[in-house]
Amino acid sequence: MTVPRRPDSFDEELLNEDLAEVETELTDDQRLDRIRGELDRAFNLLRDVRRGVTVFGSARLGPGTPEYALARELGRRLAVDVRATVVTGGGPGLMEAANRGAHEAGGRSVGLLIDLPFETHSNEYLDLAIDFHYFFTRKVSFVRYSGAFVALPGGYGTMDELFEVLCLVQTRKIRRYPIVLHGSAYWGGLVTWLRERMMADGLISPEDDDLFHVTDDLDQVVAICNEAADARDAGGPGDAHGALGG
Ligand SMILES: C/C(=C\CNc1ncnc2c1ncn2[C@@H]1O[C@H](COP(=O)(O)O)[C@@H](O)[C@H]1O)CO
Repeated sequence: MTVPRRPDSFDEELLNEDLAEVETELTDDQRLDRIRGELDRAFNLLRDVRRGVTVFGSARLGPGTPEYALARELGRRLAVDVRATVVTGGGPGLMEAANRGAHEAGGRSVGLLIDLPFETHSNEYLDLAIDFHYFFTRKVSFVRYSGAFVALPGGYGTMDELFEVLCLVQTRKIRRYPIVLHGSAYWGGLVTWLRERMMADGLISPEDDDLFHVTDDLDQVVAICNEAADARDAGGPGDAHGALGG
């Protein structure tokens, strides 16, 4: 007979409690309380975020890479020229670079950290760091407190976040938030595939091609994020995060 082991993560406890090898720790009510608690804490801590711009990007491209230098400059420009709160996953690599650029420029720098089963560290350039156990509660928080998204080169994590936002906009679950893919050399192959395979096969519509911008021009990224932040300041859903919305 299998002796059940303790779940390795909150996710395994939630998603794999039906497996004989994984011990059932909680009832569904307790699981829902845990999820609610995570969202509750994030909502409270992020309540006063204004002009949020989320930057997604690789955990693996560290200092010394051109991408890191670019992401650091992006963070600086967002802080200075957009007066943005720069939000990232709070980890190493391009997340660190964007937070660093914002922090060094005197801007506000936020990290929504994810608890992973392997050793990882938050970067040292955060004014506010919030820990999440679940990717899904964390993704809700990225979207709720941002008016624009910038995706830098990255792997599965970046793709997950990018396509979450694209899908929300495509299905009109949320209004049109600008989504900028910075780095045409990196994103070009994916965009070609989206057009020549996904769109050609009819799996996305021609107008879905307009849901994101691809650019190498930081001035354009800044202009797009500024416009989005101004629009949100002028009465977008960001207004509801304080006393009005609760
Ligand atoms: C892999 C390593 C550390 C991972 N630490 C992370 N900390 C915070 N956020 C992360 C981490 N890893 C992935 N993310 C999220 O996904 C995106 C980056 O993932 P990618 O696969 O590297 O593209 C990023 O936007 C984060 O939100 C140590 O090497």
